[in-house]
Amino acid sequence: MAKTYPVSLVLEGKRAVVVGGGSVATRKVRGLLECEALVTVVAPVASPKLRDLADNARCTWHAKPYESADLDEADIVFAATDDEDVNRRVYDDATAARLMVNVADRPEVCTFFLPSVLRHGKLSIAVSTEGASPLSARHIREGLEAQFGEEYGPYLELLASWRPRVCAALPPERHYAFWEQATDGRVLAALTAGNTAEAEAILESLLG
Ligand SMILES: C[C@@]1(CC(=O)O)c2cc3[nH]c(cc4nc(cc5[nH]c(cc(n2)[C@H]1CCC(=O)O)[C@@](C)(CC(=O)O)[C@@H]5CCC(=O)O)C(CC(=O)O)=C4CCC(=O)O)c(CCC(=O)O)c3CC(=O)O
Ligand SMILES: NC(=O)C1=CN([C@@H]2O[C@H](COP(=O)(O)OP(=O)(O)OC[C@H]3O[C@@H](n4cnc5c(N)ncnc54)[C@H](O)[C@@H]3O)[C@@H](O)[C@H]2O)C=CC1
Repeated sequence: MAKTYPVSLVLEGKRAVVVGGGSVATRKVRGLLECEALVTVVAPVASPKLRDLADNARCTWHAKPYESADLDEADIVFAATDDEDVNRRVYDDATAARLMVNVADRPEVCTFFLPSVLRHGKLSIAVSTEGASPLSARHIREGLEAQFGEEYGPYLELLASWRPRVCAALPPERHYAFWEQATDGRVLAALTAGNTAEAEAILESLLG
C-alpha cells in the first residue's frame, strides 16, 4: 500500500453516514459529533450509548438494514457492521458514488483510516499505523499525553488571538522572528504556571 496523506478534515455541517450501530460505530459517531458533523446512523440495532447520542438534532438513527439509497445525502461514509457482505456493499456503493469510505473490517480497501487522537482545544495530534496495529496507535497516543497537557488549549488560543495583532503591528519580514520567540517555551511556561498576565507581557515585549 502507498503512503497515506494525513489531513485534518473540516466536517462541520457535512453529512456522515455510519452503517452499523455497535461499539465500533459508536466510537466513530462520537468523534464525528465532536467535530459537528451531521450524522445518520443506519442499523437495525443500536448500542445504548449510540441511542443516547442519537437523541440529538445532529444525529439521526434509522433502525433498519442498510440499502444503497442510504448514501444519497452522504459526504463521507463509514461501514461498521459485523456483516462482511454488508460492509462490502457499502464500500461498493460509496466507491461508485466517489465518496470517501472507511470500512471497519477491511483496512485494505479504506480510502481513509481513523487515527488515535490526542486533543486539547486547537491542538490535535493524530497517530496512525495505517492499520498495522490500532492498539499501538492508542498506546503511542497515551504516551504523548504526558508531554502535551491541557495547557496547550489556552496556549494555542492565546497565540491565535495574537495573529491579527502581529500582522497589523509588524512588517511581514519580522513575523517569523516574532513567532520563533513566541513559541520558544517561555509563553507556554508562564501559562502552565497559571500566569496569563506574564504570558501576555512576553508577547507584548516581542512586538518591540
Ligand atoms: C484500519 C482501521 C480502520 C478504521 O479506521 O477503523 C482499524 C481496523 C481495525 N481495528 C481493529 C481492532 C482494534 N481497534 C482498536 C482501536 C482503534 N482502532 C482505530 C483505528 C483503526 N482500526 C484503523 C487503523 C488505525 C491505525 O492502525 O492507526 C482507532 C485508532 C481510531 C478509532 O477507531 O477511532 C482506535 C483507537 C482509538 C484510541 O483509543 O485512541 C482496538 C483497541 C481498542 O479497542 O482500544 C482494537 C483491538 C486491538 C487490535 O487489534 O489492535 C481491527 C480488528 C478487529 C477484529 O479483530 O475483529 C481492525 C480490522 C483489521 O485490522 O482487519
Ligand atoms: N475499525 C475498528 O476500529 C475495529 C473494527 N472491528 C470490526 O468492526 C465490525 C463491527 O464491530 P462491532 O461494532 O463490535 O459489532 P457489533 O456486533 O457490536 O455491532 C454490529 C452492528 O451492525 C449492525 N448491522 C448488522 N447488519 C446490518 C445491516 N444489514 N445494515 C446495517 N447495520 C447492520 C447491527 O445492527 C449492529 O448495530 C466488526 O466487523 C469488527 O471485526 C472491531 C474492532 C475495532
